[in-house]
Amino acid sequence: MENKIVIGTRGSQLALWQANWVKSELERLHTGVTCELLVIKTKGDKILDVPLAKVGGKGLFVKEIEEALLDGRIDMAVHSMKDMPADLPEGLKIGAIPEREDPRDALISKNGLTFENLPQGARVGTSSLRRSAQLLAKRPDLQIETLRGNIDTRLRKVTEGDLDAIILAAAGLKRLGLGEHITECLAPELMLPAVGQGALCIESREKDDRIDAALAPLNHMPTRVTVLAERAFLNTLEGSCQIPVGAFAETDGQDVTIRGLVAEVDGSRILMEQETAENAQGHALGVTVAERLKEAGAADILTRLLENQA
Ligand SMILES: NCc1[nH]cc(CCC(=O)O)c1CC(=O)O
Repeated sequence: MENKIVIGTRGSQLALWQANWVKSELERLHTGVTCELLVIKTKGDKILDVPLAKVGGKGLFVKEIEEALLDGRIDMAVHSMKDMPADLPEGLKIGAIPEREDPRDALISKNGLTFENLPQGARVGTSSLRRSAQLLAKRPDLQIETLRGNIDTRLRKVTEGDLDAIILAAAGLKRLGLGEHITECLAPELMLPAVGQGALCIESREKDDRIDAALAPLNHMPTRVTVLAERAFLNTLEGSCQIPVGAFAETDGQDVTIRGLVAEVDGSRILMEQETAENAQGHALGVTVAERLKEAGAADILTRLLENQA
């Protein structure tokens, strides 16, 4: 009875897979612990027909779950790190960051065509400003189409629908056993991933020794270092608006290297900076690269985007 842990999650296929993975890890690591999932509907699950950029972007998938955590209905929440806003509410923290799945974006195309071989004017589905800006920077001829809904719906747009290709995070497909649909994983040089892509965020209450102890063995230090550097980068750049921004950090165990990107929505300009520092300086590194990008012109791009969204 004392050893029951209630895990809050969204109800999507991927969210349930992730929460069930955390449940089985916790039960495997701690004898006597049993976990129960509580499915919580978020605003992002209710608005499925509008591009996320138009409905307020970040935080859409987490707010209702954080409320449940704050009022004690759940003991922890499992999120995709990518969906986490820069700031957490008072009283909550990132309790654990498990090992990252493949951070790359994946191209799923008709007839197995790679990015290089997509025909002139091909129709590519994505609702992400980050993805479309980077696609258009390399291939201004592509026609970008909005794409929302769950993974199956999205895949059908290629297998049965009229899109030539779509872009999805490789991690989600691999976790759900749908990796065979991937035509090509895009290298970070071509498509810099979203901050935190492929990683999970297990959110918990600030002061909760029981949950801290349960979560401790789930932490993966290299993932924590790199993801926190990426989030420091995001935190330094972001107002509340949706912007074409990406960051990807890697560590060799000693040093961490981060690449950060801000782009013009139409892909006409891609600003990119890269820097390395000791792992312990990961947070400062993320901040530095973001500031350098701002000086290099990202500040202008951000200001203009904010004005257009107001
Ligand atoms: N934006 C939604 C979202 N949030 C997390 C993932 C799955 C991959 C991950 O864990 O980063 C996805 C789907 C996608 O981008 O294809």
